[in-house]
Amino acid sequence: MLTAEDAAVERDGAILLHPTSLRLEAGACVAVRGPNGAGKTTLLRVLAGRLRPSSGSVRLHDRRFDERDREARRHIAALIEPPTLYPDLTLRDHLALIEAAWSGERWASWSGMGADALDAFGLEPLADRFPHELSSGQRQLVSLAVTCARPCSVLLLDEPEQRLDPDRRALVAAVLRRASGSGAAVAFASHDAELVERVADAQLEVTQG
Ligand SMILES: Nc1ncnc2c1ncn2[C@@H]1O[C@H](COP(=O)(O)OP(=O)(O)OP(=O)(O)O)[C@@H](O)[C@H]1O
Repeated sequence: MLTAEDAAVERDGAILLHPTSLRLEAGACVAVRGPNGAGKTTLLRVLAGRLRPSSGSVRLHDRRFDERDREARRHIAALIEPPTLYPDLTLRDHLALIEAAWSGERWASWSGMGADALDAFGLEPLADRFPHELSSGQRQLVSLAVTCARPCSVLLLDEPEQRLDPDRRALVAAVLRRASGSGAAVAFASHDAELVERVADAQLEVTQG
């Protein structure tokens, strides 16, 4: 479904990502591993179409794409940087906004969680709060919820475990299993060996060369 072939990124003579290949199929759950600075985030940006590789290629359904490509955006949900949240909308409002934006889409492998995302990430008791009324871990859960609420065929997450306690990490594991079990192709970068062990069916080691 989503493939990278020797995708590499170079900027001003520095190598951000060495040539990396990946074949991400529907229902797969791949953990992207590697030390700090290895290029995991860069790889996710390339896979999401947010960064053009300097060499090699990335294809979705055998077609080159970038983030301006509406068709690709319909398929790929990615949490790489924290999403924009609206200061005067509650968490429930944010979920309603996502649902309105993507409603009626029937093409995705995974229909997404819709408003259930709040419950799945343990946010239901906070549903009427504004974003500025949250702790940093709760904010991370909101970022995950708005990403997993929408339908998608490919789910890309950069260190979904960041700022989360063990119980919340278990919620993340459950959602990742649900997404891949429902047919989404999932790739996530992680430094959490336990999360990787729980959900990944394959690992890709990104190296600094
Ligand atoms: N905008 C940039 N300009 C130049 N170099 C960059 C830029 N962004 C990242 N880099 C470099 O690219 C390399 C890969 O960074 P990247 O964020 O992809 O690593 P990572 O594997 O996700 O690291 P971490 O585990 O610390 O999150 C690093 O050496 C980093 O310093």
